[in-house]
Amino acid sequence: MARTLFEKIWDSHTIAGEKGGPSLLYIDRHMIHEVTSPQAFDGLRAAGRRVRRPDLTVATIDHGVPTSDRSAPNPDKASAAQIRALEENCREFGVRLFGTDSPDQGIVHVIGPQLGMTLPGATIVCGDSHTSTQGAFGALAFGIGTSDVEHVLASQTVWMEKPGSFEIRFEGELPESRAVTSKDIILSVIREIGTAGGTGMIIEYRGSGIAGLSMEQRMTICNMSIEAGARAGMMAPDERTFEYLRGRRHIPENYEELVEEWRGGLFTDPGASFDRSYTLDISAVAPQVSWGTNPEMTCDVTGEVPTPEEYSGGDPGRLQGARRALEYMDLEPGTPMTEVKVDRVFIGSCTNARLEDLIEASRMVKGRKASSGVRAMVVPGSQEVKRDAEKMGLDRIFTDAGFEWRESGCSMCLGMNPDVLAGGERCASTSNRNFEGRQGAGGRTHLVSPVMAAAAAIEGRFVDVRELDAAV
Ligand SMILES: CC(C)[C@H](C(=O)O)[C@@H](O)C(=O)O
Ligand code: SF4
Repeated sequence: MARTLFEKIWDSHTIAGEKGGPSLLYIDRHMIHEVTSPQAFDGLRAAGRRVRRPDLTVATIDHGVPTSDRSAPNPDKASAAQIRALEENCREFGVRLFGTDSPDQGIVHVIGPQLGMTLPGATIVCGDSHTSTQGAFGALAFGIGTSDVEHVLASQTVWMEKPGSFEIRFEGELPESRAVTSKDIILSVIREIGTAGGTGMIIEYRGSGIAGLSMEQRMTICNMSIEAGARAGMMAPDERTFEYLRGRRHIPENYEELVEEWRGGLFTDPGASFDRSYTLDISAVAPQVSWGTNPEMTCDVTGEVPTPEEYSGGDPGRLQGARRALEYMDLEPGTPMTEVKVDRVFIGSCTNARLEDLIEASRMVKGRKASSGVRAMVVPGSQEVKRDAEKMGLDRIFTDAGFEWRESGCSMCLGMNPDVLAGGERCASTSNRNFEGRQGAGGRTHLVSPVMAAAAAIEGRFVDVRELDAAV
């Protein structure tokens, strides 16, 4: 019978379970970080268990790590305690840790692919929702809760209800100018299907539009599948995927044999069916800016802040949500997005802090200056991204323009470390969530692509980068 990519991986990893009930899945790779692992290790310790497969488990420190001077004590006591616990747990249980001072430290979803630990056809879990990022490689990669982290540590398996399947087709190509990015594609998708559009499903992105997207762009899309409510997002691997991983440090020795296998079967069979389908012409997508407090509350940069009535489509819950969002964001309906001024700019996070993202942002910044009154920071997704960017001189481009160039980590994607917005500050951010208080209590987040964030830093307000792009 014709099967989807997801079903093939699901079937090949199912160890037990009855039809209609949850399945016990074998896990090929378990990634852990400091926030969701301490209790899991405590549970293991209390039960007198060991980590079953330390060789398939890898840890890093990302959420709570300061991105400035790391030799100084971490000013955030709770984060400092979590980091210490992870260090001790990794020592005690024999788990490899890319710690604060490691040359391989970085955001967990950035380092997996970079080190070649993310493989097509694999099951990959982490106690973190954005594990879906790694679905860009044709892996079934999803976030799990802390009790499941303990279960995976102890058994290398996890129980899971079989999710539904959702195909999102991209047709056409992005404009050659590079002013529109995969961030704009995924924000457009979420704007259309809603933050609950993918609830309980695995999204497979397909269609002719995928081939032209770089691995970095694909990761941005899979990363934000979670913001559409999905359990995971994935894409069938192609030659670009295999080339990206070739030569990376942790790929298996028989990599080329595996590539042959993947080429032969790791895709959705013709005629396989999905529970839901949605198609987007990506050539028609404009640069996006979120105006509200969830990623669905987004419009074209050429658009205006909507009225709550327009946004609600007659739904009372949405009406109330939009009213509250506009109040929190301090925005008046009818305001052109290009008149919205920003105080801060954050280029970072597992959505958009890989090398290509920083290259794209630097093209906009080169030879220009950040607007006075805007504090802009660039936070590479990993130490490797940072080193590679520095080799290319990107750090100088940013610092010459008045941007801060920092150490890698989650940083201002969420307020769990010293990088936070002050109450009332407005930020153009390349991250994935714009919830109330996400970047600091009272902070106002607008989600954008790296090139849009860079342009906002320079102009002090949102701009249609398609107009500036000719000058780049
Ligand atoms: C801290 C962690 C559990 C959380 C997640 O699961 O996504 C975080 O990474 C986030 O982005 O909000
Ligand atoms: S960068 Fe943001 S979204 Fe990604 S793992 Fe860290 S906190 Fe979560």
